[in-house]
Amino acid sequence: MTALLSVENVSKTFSFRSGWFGPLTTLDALCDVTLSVAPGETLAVVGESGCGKTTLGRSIVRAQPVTAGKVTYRPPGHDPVELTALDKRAMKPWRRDIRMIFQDPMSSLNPHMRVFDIVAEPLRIHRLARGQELEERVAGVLEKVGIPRDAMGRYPHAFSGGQRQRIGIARALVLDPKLVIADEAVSALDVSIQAQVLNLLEDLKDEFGLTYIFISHDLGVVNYIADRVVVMYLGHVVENAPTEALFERPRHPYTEILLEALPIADPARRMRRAKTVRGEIPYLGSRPTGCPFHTRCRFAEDRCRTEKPALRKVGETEVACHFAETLELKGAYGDAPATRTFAKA
Ligand SMILES: Nc1ncnc2c1ncn2[C@@H]1O[C@H](COP(=O)(O)OP(=O)(O)OP(=O)(O)O)[C@@H](O)[C@H]1O
Repeated sequence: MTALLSVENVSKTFSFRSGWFGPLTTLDALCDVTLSVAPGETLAVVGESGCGKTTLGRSIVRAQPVTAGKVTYRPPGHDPVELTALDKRAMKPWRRDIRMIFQDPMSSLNPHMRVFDIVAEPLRIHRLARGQELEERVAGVLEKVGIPRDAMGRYPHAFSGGQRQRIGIARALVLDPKLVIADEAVSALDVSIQAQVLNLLEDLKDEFGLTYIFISHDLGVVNYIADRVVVMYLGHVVENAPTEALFERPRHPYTEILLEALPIADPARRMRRAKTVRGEIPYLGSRPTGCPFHTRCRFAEDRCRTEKPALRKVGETEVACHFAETLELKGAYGDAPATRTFAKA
């Protein structure tokens, strides 16, 4: 199927000085990232803190320019648009189609604005509605996310964390987008509230015909919501697989480590698992040569220290590891189910 959005060989380097006269430091947050999302798909992007997930999301919505590569959006019934080639003005209409939801609704919602104005703002910016029509559209989308019409006059502090996230979702959906990028959208919420918001996102996906890119460090959440998972490490995509394949038969040693970090009850198994995890994430400014993961990999050989593996197809999976065909890695369901489940409300 033709992708709704593709990211091809995207790199992003940040340059900054520590202090006025400090040396110029560069940091490669994204290195040659390639992925795509099909219409109606939920693609999860996972990896530890600092691996470049948010930078990827911000690069897609052009909140910042990329250093290299391109992002192409294929709107239904329209020629493909290379977003990375557009200036701010040319990008504006496509910002309606591609919306972001953020982790912390308290800092992403203006505390001095009423909920009505928060949700109405994108419609006003794009001059899409006013007067009675504006009011109806805002009330309608708020009702869809479970916020009653009579609460529209209140300020964000009057709502709970879960309700504030619902308001953030309403603000994203009010423009009738095609693609929603949810950046750690449920990470700040209690587990029971997470389940409610995840179920809401699932329902809204069907109702609005949405496609999601779901950025998360929580594989339990990802297993619940995603059709496919991209695993990132130090700004690189190391694995891209259908969710079930990833959890049952990981192909990259780093994915195995992530799966091992899923909560398990038995302390003896927990100790056994901990032994297979080596080392800390290197600082991005001192990126290892060869395979980015070799400093922590229990299978690393000389080749891995010098030669960077390309992303290639092994079974249903795309994986960047020289030895992907031969590794026998443990899935999350090895000797006991290790994933969380979220009951339907
Ligand atoms: N504006 C910036 N200037 C300099 N460095 C930045 C900037 N934005 C991000 N970085 C760095 O780029 C790297 C990737 O950051 P990013 O926020 O994309 O990671 P992440 O995977 O989303 O992590 P987290 O889950 O903690 O948000 C980090 O080392 C971060 O410090």
